[in-house]
Amino acid sequence: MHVWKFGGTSVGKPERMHSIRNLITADSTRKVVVLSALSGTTNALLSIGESLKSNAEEEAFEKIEHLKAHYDSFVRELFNTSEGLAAGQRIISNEFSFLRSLTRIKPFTLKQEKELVAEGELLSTQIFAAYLTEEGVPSVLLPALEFMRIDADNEPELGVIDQNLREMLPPHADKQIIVTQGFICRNPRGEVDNLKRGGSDYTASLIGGAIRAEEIQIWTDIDGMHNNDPRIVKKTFPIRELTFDEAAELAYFGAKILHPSTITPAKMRGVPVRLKNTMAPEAPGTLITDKLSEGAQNGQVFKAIAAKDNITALYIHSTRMLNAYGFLRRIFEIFERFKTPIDLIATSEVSVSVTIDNIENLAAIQAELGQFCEMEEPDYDQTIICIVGNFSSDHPGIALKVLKALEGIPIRMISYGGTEHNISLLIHGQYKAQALNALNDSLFVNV
Ligand SMILES: Nc1ncnc2c1ncn2[C@@H]1O[C@H](COP(=O)(O)OP(=O)(O)OP(=O)(O)O)[C@@H](O)[C@H]1O
Ligand SMILES: N[C@@H](CC(=O)O)C(=O)O
Repeated sequence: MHVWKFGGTSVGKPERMHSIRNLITADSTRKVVVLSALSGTTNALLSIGESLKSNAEEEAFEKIEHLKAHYDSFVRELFNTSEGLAAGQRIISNEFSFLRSLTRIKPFTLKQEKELVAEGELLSTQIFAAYLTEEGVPSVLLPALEFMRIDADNEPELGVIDQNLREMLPPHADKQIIVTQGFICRNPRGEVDNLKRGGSDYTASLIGGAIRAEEIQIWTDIDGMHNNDPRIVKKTFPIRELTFDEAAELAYFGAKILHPSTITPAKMRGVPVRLKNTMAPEAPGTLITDKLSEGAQNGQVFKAIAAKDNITALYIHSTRMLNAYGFLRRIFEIFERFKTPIDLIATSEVSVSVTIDNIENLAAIQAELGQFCEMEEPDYDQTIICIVGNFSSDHPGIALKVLKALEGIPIRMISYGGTEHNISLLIHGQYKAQALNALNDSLFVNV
């Protein structure tokens, strides 16, 4: 069985839904089809939530009606029969009644916001399932809210998801296509929750891992993972093969094509992930597996570059660190207690610099560190540039090449040697585009 995920841009227009139907029925493999919300919908729903949080009820109503008009015309174009259209209109009527009912709940809390934002995937999947029924495709809609669970730390409950799918899939053995929602789940209180922005990719790999799929395919609007951010750099190209570790680094450090957690469940269960383009299905895309094929290991040193924004750098000093053991543990324990992951680390005998992207508990972390260290003012708005490749010790001059490309750009931190496939640097966010372009020119174009 395969798991295929289609993102917002791939379902965002009626003609795209037509193409997806053709794609998923073109071969005989049984598939779980995970859908995102139609492009723009999640943002529109969040904006309705903002109006409701600030008690601008009229404004929220207008936004709801504006969104409904979009769905009304979407189903008019999508369905071919009057029965199909009536089914589509019923779905819209139900879901938008629910949206209107949320405007009456005071105060509008995070719980309601999560119910509101879940409507995007509930709408797209119900409409698509109704369209498949109209087209006579043997299919069923499996509600993600009945099997996708997270724990109190917002981590997926893998055992529960496995067990739920083991029970829920067999009754549909006669169905070629199983449609489900990306992104949405339930939390330990049984409330509607989600896997964070872009989380539909993560849903697909959680399902793929749970059912030991033959392959997980992430269908989007580009022909695979590119060697650099195509929104910022002109001359980028698709990478045909990546290892799970390389792809995880790139996704974590900002390659928006993949949600940062997507690789973990696939890697755990050894399920290959293929990135494909809905607009050019014949393009090979990117295959992500445990090991590169012989042909792909062509001695290429630099493979790809990604960038992660909104990073904060903390500078921690103490002369008590000199020759002391257990000091770093004391520092890291504080970050652990405040559930704040550290990305980059640089150390000297008397200082440690770290970067974080979650500053929710920054004041408390600084206060605790301040009890036994001196803290410099943090640097905000920093960007991590991550370069992925084959940097084994028998390849000399790699760091030199990277640093030369970045000549003229102030570098705050460098991390090299943590693995054989990553160099990460910290720069101010204002230099991000310049750095990505300069690295692209030196490492890929003018080689
Ligand atoms: N290194 C990269 N390689 C390929 N695409 C990248 C890269 N970095 C950023 N992107 C951007 O990622 C976009 C695709 O991801 P995006 O999340 O928008 O997809 P989606 O199919 O709309 O999924 P969803 O609706 O689930 O978010 C591409 O259009 C591209 O601009
Ligand atoms: N609809 C959600 C999840 C996703 O598209 O993957 C978002 O826009 O973030």
